[in-house]
Amino acid sequence: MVEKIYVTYNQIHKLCQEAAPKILNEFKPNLMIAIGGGGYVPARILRSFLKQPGSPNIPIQAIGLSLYEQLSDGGPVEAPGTKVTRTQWLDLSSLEMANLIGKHVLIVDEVDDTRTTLEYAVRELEKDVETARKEQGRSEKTTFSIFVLHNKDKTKKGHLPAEMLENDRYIAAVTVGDVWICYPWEAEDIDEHDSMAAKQSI
Ligand SMILES: O=P(O)(O)OC[C@H]1O[C@H](OP(=O)(O)OP(=O)(O)O)[C@H](O)[C@@H]1O
Ligand SMILES: Nc1nc2[nH]cnc2c(=O)[nH]1
Repeated sequence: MVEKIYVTYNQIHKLCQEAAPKILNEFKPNLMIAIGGGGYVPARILRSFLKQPGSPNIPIQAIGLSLYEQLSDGGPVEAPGTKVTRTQWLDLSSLEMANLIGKHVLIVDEVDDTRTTLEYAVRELEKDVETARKEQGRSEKTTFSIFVLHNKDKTKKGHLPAEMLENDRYIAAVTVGDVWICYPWEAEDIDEHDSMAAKQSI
């Protein structure tokens, strides 16, 4: 059976707090893109810790991505394919996309498991920003960085740009094994969830 790890709101708050100085110093984000639904709460917590006196809050944009396992149709046994579906995206025709040009964009999600979702998000955002940049005849470079609460140390199906990893533009607050992480926002009984978390030694 897959081991479960229970994570509390309190722990998540502190993981965001601890990561904030490095994010501020190294990424200097102008805006965040939260991958819904799991990226919303960490992005919101992080926003408070990224706030600089005298500067406005860093805006949070949202995209919705869902991972669907494609079931095999009875042929030779294959590892199930995975397909990411957009449930929400930035409005390509509006200022939303133009706003990203030349910015330091921090992509936020709660967990990097097979990396399929993050690969999709980075690839598609880079592509759309490049299209907008060309359309507007602009030359500024947009940089993407990633923050996740948990990275699973496992063979990844998805891949991130080598340049992003080489330049340390990926931060995972915690690296875990191939376990199942139970997040508080998924809990039906938050008191029971918290007591499960308290019983764990990590
Ligand atoms: O690294 P991966 O294997 O791609 O998995 C990680 C993704 O899976 C979960 O999303 P899910 O599709 O379950 O949607 P949710 O965030 O709305 O729960 C999670 O929020 C990540 O976005
Ligand atoms: N809640 C939850 N969602 C996931 N999506 C991919 N991996 C995980 C995980 O460990 N926990």
